[in-house]
Amino acid sequence: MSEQTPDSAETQARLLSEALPYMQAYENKNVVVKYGGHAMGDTSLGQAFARDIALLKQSGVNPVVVHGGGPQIGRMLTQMGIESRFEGGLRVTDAETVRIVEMVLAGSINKEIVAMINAEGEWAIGLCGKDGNLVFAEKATKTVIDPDSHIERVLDLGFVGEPVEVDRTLLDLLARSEMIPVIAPVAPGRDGATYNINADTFAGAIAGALQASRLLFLTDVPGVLDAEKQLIKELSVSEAKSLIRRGVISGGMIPKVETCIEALERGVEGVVILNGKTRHSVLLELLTEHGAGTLIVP
Ligand SMILES: Nc1ncnc2c1ncn2[C@@H]1O[C@H](COP(=O)(O)OP(=O)(O)O)[C@@H](O)[C@H]1O
Ligand SMILES: CC(=O)N[C@@H](CCC(=O)OP(=O)(O)O)C(=O)O
Repeated sequence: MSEQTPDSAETQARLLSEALPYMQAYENKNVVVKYGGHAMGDTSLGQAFARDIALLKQSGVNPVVVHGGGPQIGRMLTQMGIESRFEGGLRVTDAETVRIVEMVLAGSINKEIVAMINAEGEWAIGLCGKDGNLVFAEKATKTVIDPDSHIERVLDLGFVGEPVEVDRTLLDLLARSEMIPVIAPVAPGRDGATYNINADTFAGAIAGALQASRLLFLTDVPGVLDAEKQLIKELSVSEAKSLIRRGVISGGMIPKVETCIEALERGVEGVVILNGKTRHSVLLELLTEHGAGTLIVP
């Protein structure tokens, strides 16, 4: 399927008929979809994503969307004359930045996704960790090893948080009421502060709390690539750790794969990294024989 071509009625009908046997396997199961900022393309691609989520719901699956928006936050900060700075893949977030992060994630992007899903005839509800006491965070404690001196350094990332408590009550209520939660990775601390949380980490915590059947990470590459840049269809935890050690997995893919490993340890049944820029990648992954990206297995 081309990235640009809108769906014809035949395409939709074919997808549906091929998908039916797989839909039954996920009936009433929680499927968490992390929609990364790099996976968000043009309006047509966004609509195709929203259609997939709506179709899952209509098929009896409980989709939960956790979204990012790193590039969009970066653009807003640039417009406001604030420079983005990352340490270990995490945005250094001061008091002013966290207000902008919340505005872009929980305000702008969250409502765009909600509106697109609702335009497909569903009831999506936009949330962040603050709503319904869904998630509480603590200030993130990250350390890095200085490459020159090899001395461990504690990073102060400001208002960057790690999810420490997830209360699934509201999510269960929404699932029973046929509503689709769309969640921004911003959460309060017990200290009263607002924290900016990496969206992959946030999605892993939500999927763990829900004991999700599947956790899908939609990004801008086909999945985890090997040293020859070929897609790895299935990757074990020990192979993944070896690829990180060897530097084949690097940059933003490291926290993603580490979150996948943690999610499996927390009882999530299956974790997949796939290309959100391929139209209908969510349906292709869940509802076709061969899937679409890299399946991480224990
Ligand atoms: N082995 C690898 N396979 C695939 N992507 C990799 C690998 N190592 C590093 N990457 C990089 O990781 C990026 C995905 O991470 P990131 O940019 O954080 O995604 P997102 O914004 O979707 O969360 C890819 O675009 C790619 O540049
Ligand atoms: C602490 C931290 O880095 N938070 C991220 C939250 C958004 C995010 O993770 O979005 P993507 O999934 O699109 O990368 C940020 O400020 O960019």
